[in-house]
Amino acid sequence: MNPVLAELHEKARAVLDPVHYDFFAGGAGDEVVLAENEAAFRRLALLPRVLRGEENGPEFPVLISPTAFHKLAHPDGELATARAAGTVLVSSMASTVPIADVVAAATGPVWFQLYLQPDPEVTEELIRRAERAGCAALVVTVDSPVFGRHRRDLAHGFHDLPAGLAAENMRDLPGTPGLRRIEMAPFTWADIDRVRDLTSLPVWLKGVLHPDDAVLAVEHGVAGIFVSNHGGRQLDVVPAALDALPAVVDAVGGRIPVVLDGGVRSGADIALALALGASAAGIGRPVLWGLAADGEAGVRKVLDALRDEFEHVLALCGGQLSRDMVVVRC
Ligand SMILES: Cc1cc2nc3c(=O)[nH]c(=O)nc-3n(C[C@H](O)[C@H](O)[C@H](O)COP(=O)(O)O)c2cc1C
Ligand SMILES: O=C(O)C(=O)c1ccccc1
Repeated sequence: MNPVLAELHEKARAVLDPVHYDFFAGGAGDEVVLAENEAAFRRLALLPRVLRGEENGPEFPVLISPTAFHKLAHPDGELATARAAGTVLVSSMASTVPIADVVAAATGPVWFQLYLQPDPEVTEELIRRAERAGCAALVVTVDSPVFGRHRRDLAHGFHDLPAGLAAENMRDLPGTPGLRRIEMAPFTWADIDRVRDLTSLPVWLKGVLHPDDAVLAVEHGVAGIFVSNHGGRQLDVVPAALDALPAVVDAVGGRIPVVLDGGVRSGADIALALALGASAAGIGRPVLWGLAADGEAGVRKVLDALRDEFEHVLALCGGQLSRDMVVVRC
């Protein structure tokens, strides 16, 4: 793990209310997948190429994955995250700052993460809010037909945002859904087609693990996919996100970009994801630790540390990353 990220994690643990720390840190079930996401990177090694001079590698291939409720981490909430981002920020539908204010504060493109809602009018209005705010893409999260069971939250009785905080994007919607929790429901590919018809924004899917679903995503005109197991917060019997990546990359065959999220904690982790075919890596919890530890400056520290370390690893690898460079440790 990058030492800056490790230090910010320790500081976040020390300053956060333990109930909120557990909401951020926890996973589903026995937290097998939560641990596996990080362990999967340790099982792989990179064979660097030599004597390639100074090659131009990819731009900093990192984006901020959507996480809910940033005001539980810091009073500035998503405003601080947005100011520090400097790269794509995928802003959670469950943000504690309205999407228009997130975009206004952002130092890079903002994409809007969406959970399709049982009432199609609510879904449509959320898409309009994202469009009006100036979001550059929609990211529909498809791994959550129902909530994951987070034992830490159940043990604490943590179900809703505390009084005084709200999921601000949910204000004044048709049928007035609650402001302190988000509805989840099962949907189909026809619903994805409807979203595509409703908006000219690129529509990404987040939470694809099966290669056949990746092919369906391409066939349904999806702009890109996140290979993700929701940071181990949904089904606790799936592979590590990194282990699911190669088959999805093969199925997609370069037709759309594939982002990997889950367990990325260092520049070497980013390099491994790219070598296995990801176009970028998404970062979830480390951003929350930076935010809790030190607000905007803490989020900036996380991204700067990852950028610096990735560039160093890339230089040591000969400037390029490909699958032939990945081997399994003995
Ligand atoms: C506290 C927390 C809240 C999250 N909220 C959302 C969310 O609102 N929407 C979503 O699509 N994913 C959400 N996720 C999943 C992340 O987008 C991402 O898939 C995961 O955190 C990546 O793993 P990492 O934390 O190991 O980097 C959340 C994850 C955490 C830890
Ligand atoms: O906790 C989560 O993983 C998550 O996705 C979420 C979504 C909406 C509200 C709170 C959390």
